[in-house]
Amino acid sequence: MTPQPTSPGDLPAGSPRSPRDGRPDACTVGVDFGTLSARAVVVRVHDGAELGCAVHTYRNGVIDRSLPGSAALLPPDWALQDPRDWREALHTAVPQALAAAEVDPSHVIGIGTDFTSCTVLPTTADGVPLAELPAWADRPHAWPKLWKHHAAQDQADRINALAHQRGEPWIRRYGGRISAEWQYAKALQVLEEDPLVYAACARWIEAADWIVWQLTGTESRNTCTAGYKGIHQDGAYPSPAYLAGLHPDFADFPASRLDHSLLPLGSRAGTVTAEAAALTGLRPGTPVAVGNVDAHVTAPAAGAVENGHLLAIMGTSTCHVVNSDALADVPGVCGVVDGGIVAGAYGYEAGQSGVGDIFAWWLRQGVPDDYHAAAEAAGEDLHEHLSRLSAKQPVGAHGLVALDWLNGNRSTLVDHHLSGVLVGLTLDTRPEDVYRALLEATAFGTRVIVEALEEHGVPVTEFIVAGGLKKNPLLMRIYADVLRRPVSLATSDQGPALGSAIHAAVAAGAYPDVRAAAARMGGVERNAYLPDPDNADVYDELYAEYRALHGHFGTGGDLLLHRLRRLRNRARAHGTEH
Ligand SMILES: Nc1ncnc2c1ncn2[C@@H]1O[C@H](COP(=O)(O)OP(=O)(O)O)[C@@H](O)[C@H]1O
Ligand SMILES: O=C(CO)[C@@H](O)[C@@H](O)COP(=O)(O)O
Repeated sequence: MTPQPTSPGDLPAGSPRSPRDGRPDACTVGVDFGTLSARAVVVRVHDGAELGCAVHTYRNGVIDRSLPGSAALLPPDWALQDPRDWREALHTAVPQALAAAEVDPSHVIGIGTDFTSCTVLPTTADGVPLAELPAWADRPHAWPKLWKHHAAQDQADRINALAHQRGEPWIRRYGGRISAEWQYAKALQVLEEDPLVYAACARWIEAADWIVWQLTGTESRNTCTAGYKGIHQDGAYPSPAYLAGLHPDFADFPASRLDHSLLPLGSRAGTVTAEAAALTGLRPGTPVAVGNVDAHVTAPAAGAVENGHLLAIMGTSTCHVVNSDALADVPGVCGVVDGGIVAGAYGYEAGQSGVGDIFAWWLRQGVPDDYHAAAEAAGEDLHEHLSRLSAKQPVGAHGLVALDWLNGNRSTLVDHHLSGVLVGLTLDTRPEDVYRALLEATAFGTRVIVEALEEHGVPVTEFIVAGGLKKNPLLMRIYADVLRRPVSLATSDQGPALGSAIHAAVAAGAYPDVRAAAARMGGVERNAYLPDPDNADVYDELYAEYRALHGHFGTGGDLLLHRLRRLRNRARAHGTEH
C-alpha cells in the first residue's frame, strides 16, 4: 500500500498539489539543535523534498570559559549551554524556514526535533531550567551540560569500576564503560560538587526531551536517550543499591529525577500549545514527534535503516550508528539499545568525540598568515585550501601519524582524559601535512570502531556518511582507502533536520512507521567513493603504526597522557588563566 499523508483534506482550497497524485502537499518541519546552531527545514511529506531551511546561531554558543555576564573562569573541560538559545532558535529558525519554503503553517502536519546528546539540564518539576531562575543562575552546575562537557571523568571512572565490581549486567550493553558524557556521570558531578543545585533539581532531562516539553507543554521521554545515555535497559534503570555505592544521596537518582513513561521513536509526544504556536508560527494542535538524538534521527534520512548499514554522521564529532538483529557485547561501543534507532532492531552507537573540531583546531592554531592570504586569493576556505594542497601528496609522504584524541576518546577506549598525539614531525613538516595526518587519524579511529563491531558479531555491510564533512572529497577518499570499502553519501545536506521531519511525518500518521517514511523521504548516493587498492596498502601500514600508538598510550602501556593532564589541571588550579 502506498503511504499517504494524513489529513490533506484539512488543507485549504487552492493548496499546491503534488505532481505525483494531485493531492495537496502536506509538509513537516524538522529542527536539528547542533553544538553551535540550530537548523530548521520544511520538508514535503510525499517525497522528502526540502522546500526551505533556516539556521539560527546561538548567542552564547558553547560556554566553556565563564558564564554569560560573569568574569569567573569555569574549570577545565567544562562545556555548558544556554536554554534561552534553544528557545530563541524555535522562535527564529522555524518561521524563517516556513517563509523560505513559502509554506503556510496550515500545510504543516507535524514537527520533529533532534538534539546533541547527552546534553542534559536540571529543571524544576515544571521544566523551568534552574539556569533561568535568579536564585540559581550564578551557579555553573545549574546550567545545561553540553555533550562535550568532559569534567565528569572521575565520576565516570567510579561508575564503571563499581559496575564491574558488582557485576552489573547492564554495563556490557555500554561496551564495558559508561562515558563521562552521559547522564549519570554528569549528574553525580552535580551532586558531589554542588549538592544544593542537585537538591533543587526536580527533573534531570535531556535537552532532546526538554525542547519537546517547550512545544507540547508536557514532559515526555524517548527510548533513545533513555537507553543510550540514561542506562535504561530491559525496562529498568540501575538499582538503588548500586547507586548508593556511588553516593548515598544518589540511590534514588533515576526514580526521583528521570523516571517517566518512555515513548518509541516516531511516536507523537503531544501537540503544539498556544504558547509554542506563538513562538514558532505553527498552528496550535500540530502534532509533535517525541525527542530524538541528532545521530540516530539521521539514519532514515540517509537510507540507513537496514541491518548492517553503518551511518557515520561526521561533523564537529562523529557518531556511528548501525542496526543489527543480534544483541552482542561489543567492547568500547557507546551503547546498544533495542529500538534505539528504528523499531525492531538493536541499535548500536559508537563515536569519536572530536573530528571536525580537530581540523578546526589546527586551522586556528597551526596555520600561518601566508596560508590565509593564499586561501583567500584562491577563493577557498582554509579547509579547502589545506585539503587541496595535501591531496597532491602520495599516501605516507608527510611521514606523520597522529592519534585523534584531542577531545578524548569516546570509543573504543571511553576515556576523556586521553589527549592528542602527533608523531614524526621534522623541520620540513608543513601545515598541510599535519592537516592531512589529522584527517587520516580520524579515519583510523573509525576503522578501530568498525573492526570492533565486526569482530564482536555486528556485521557492517555498507558505510554511509552524513553531516557537514561529507563535502570534503579528500576526507571521503581517505575514509574509503583506510576502511578498504566504498563510502556512500546521504543525499541530503540537512541529514538530522530531514530525519526529524521524517519522524514528524510518522508522528503525524502520514506513514505507518519510520522505515516506510525513510523509503520515500530519505536518500543515499551509493558507492560515491571507491577504495584505491594501492593507497589502501600503504594505509594498512600506517594503520598498524596507529594501532601501536593506540595501544601504547590508550590501554595502559604508558599513562603519560593521564599524567600530563593531572599536571595541567594542578597548574591551572594554581593559576588564573586557562
Ligand atoms: N571542508 C571541510 N573539511 C573538513 N572539515 C570541515 C570542512 N568544513 C568545515 N569543517 C568542519 O566541520 C565541522 C562542522 O560540521 P557540521 O556538520 O557543519 O556541524 P555539526 O557537527 O556541529 O552539526 C567543524 O568542526 C569544521 O571544522
Ligand atoms: O554524541 C552524540 C550523539 O550521541 C552527538 O550528539 C554529539 O557527538 C554531538 O554531535 P555533533 O558533532 O554536534 O553533530
